Order: sequence, then structure tokens, then C-alpha cells
Amino acid sequence: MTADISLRPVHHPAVKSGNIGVLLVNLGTPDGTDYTSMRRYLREFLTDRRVIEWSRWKWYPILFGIVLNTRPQKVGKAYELIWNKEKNESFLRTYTRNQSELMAERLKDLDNVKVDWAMRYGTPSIGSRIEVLKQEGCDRIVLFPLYPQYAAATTATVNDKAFHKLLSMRWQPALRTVPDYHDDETYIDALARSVETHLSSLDWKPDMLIASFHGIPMSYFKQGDPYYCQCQKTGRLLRERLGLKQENFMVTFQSRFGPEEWLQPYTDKTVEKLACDGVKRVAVINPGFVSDCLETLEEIAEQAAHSFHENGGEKFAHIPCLNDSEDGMKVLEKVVRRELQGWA
Ligand SMILES: C=CC1=C(C)c2cc3[nH]c(cc4nc(cc5[nH]c(cc1n2)c(C)c5CCC(=O)O)C(CCC(=O)O)=C4C)c(C)c3C=C
Ligand SMILES: [Fe+2]
Ligand SMILES: [Fe+2]
Repeated sequence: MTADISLRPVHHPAVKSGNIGVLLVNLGTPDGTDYTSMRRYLREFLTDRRVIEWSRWKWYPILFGIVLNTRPQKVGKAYELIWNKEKNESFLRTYTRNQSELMAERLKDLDNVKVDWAMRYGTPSIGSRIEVLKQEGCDRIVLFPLYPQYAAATTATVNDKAFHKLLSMRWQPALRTVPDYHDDETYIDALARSVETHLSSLDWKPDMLIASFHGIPMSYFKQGDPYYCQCQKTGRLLRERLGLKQENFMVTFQSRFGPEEWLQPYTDKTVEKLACDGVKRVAVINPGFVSDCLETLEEIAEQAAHSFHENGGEKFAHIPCLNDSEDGMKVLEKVVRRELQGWA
């Protein structure tokens, strides 16, 4: 953009403009599995009012008195089991970075688009990457919270954080937030193809396919969060696309935290019950997770598999998340191109 220099105060800094940023944002992950890294990460996560909606006077004594003294060690050990040793980072970070690099490749035809990635908790922070995009001349940014289903605890908190960064900026970029895509045809098709590919590599067929989503407290649902309904719809569309009967497919909710009631049925209890009821072969997919992480690799592929076998189950398969696969990238690209319309 050119401006009449004579109208500009001499000390006005040159500001690049005319580019468009695409910022992929995932939940976040600790920088290491040690106590300090784990505590820092959990502290940022669990002080977020969108995540824990309890009043602060009730929550903080529990958080600072108990949770942050015990959970970092416990969860650090779980992270160690699923750590990407080659890169010395969690797979969530590896996949998110790969998705950003692959997205940049796929959008090469749009020469003024810059792609970057950030984490809601931990590093790189959303604010620091908005800053970098702005310095690279992005006066418009598409902010993409990487969650197919909307929840206030995930999507809204990413948006909050980005707008909070804008509060401190003189020349704010225009910000477009990407909505959920829980019923998008390309997404459902990618999930279905992933199930088909994975199951065709096994010498057995599951009696039950479980679509396990991260849970939220029941009280959030009752206050109007659309998450539960969107998970149910994703599940139904996936079942229909796979041509499965209702009795061979279930939607469940995992990763409960704290004493409250969460969305039901719970994944862990369901897996245990299925095994006790004599169901011998089970497969689990995690459609709500764009990338494999602690909750899929440890809680499902390790813990749920173990509990299924302990209770008499014979075959258990965990279907990987879409991650940086060709089909997974097709979904993300479709959503991004749709949101770039009118800009790029
Ligand atoms: C009340 C607490 C939590 C809510 C609500 C919640 C919602 C929620 N979370 C995800 C996705 C992920 N959560 C992950 C880890 C994780 N989640 C919570 C708590 C709540 N999540 C905690 C405390 C943790 C950390 C691990 C632990 O201490 O158990 C992850 C994995 C991150 C990683 O590094 O691997 C993801 C992904 C969604 C989608 C969601 C609501 C819809
Ligand atoms: Fe979570
Ligand atoms: Fe968990």
C-alpha cells in the first residue's frame, strides 16, 4: 500500500500491509514432561474461566492447594509414555506444526497468504504469532481453532485469547474466526475412510465401533453449549456414511476431570461394560481430536485397551486421528479456503 509521505509524521514507522494470515490454533501441550513444565502448562489451562467455570474462591484453593501439587507428576508420567522422542515434544505439537507447513504448501496459489500455528496454552502463544503475522504485513487474519465441534471450553477460549491480544494493538488486523465443521461432508468422509483403511489392515472386524469425544461437564451443556448435539450429529453422519447399524455403533465421552457429572455415556465405563457383557471386538475412533494427543494415545490406545482386555475383551483397535494425513489436510484446507473467501 502506498501513502502520501508528505502527510506522514517523520517518525511514523513503516508498517507492512496487504497480506492475509491463517493461524491454526490447537489446545496446547507442555514443553516437557518434568514437574515444572507440567505445572506451568496445567496452571495456565486450569485457571482459564472458560475451562473451569466454578467461582474462583471455590476453585483456587483446590487448584493451588491440591491439583497443581499432585497432577503435574502424575500426568507427566503419562506424557512420557506418548512423548515424541525424536523431536522431544508431544505429538500434538508435531502434528500441529506439520499441519501448518502442509497448509502453507496447499495454499501456494494464494501468494499473499501466510500460514502459522499457535497453542491456546503453552507455546507458541496466540498473541506472539498474531504479532509475527502483523509484522509480516497481515492486516487480515483467519483464526482457526482446530476443533470440529464447538465448545466454549475450546473454541471460545481461543477466540477470547486472540481478541485479548488485539486489545493491546494500535493497528489491529481484521480477525475472522472459523466456525465448527462438525457436519461437513469432507470431514465425515475423511473419518469414514480412516475407519475403513484402518479396519481393512486388521484380520478381524469390530462388533462395536465407538466414537469417543472429549467430555465437558453436564452443567455446561445445560447452559446452552452446542457441543453435545454437534458430537451426536458427527457420530450419526459417520455411522450412516459407514452403513453401520445402530447396535454396532456408539457415541461416548472421555477424559472426565473433577467430581461433577460430565456428558454420558463415559468411554471408560462403556469399554469396561462392553467387555463384561461379552463383546469381544471393539474399535475406537476420536472424531473430535484433530491430532493425536495424550487423550487419544494414552487414555484410549493404552488405558481403554488395557481395561477392555482385563475384563474379557479380545481385540481392541484405536483408529488414529486424521493428523497430517492427506484426507485430514483436505478437510482443513476446505475450511480455510471457505473462510478466505472475499479476502484472498
Ligand atoms: C474441566 C476441565 C476440562 C475441560 C472442560 C476440557 C475440555 C476439552 N478438552 C479438549 C481437548 C483436550 N484436552 C486435553 C487435555 C486436558 N484436558 C483437561 C481438562 C479439561 N478439558 C486437562 C486437565 C488436560 C491435561 C491433561 C490432564 O491433566 O488430564 C488435550 C490433550 C493435550 C495434550 O497435550 O496432549 C486435548 C486435545 C476438548 C476438545 C474439550 C472440550 C470439548
Ligand atoms: Fe481437555
Ligand atoms: Fe485425560
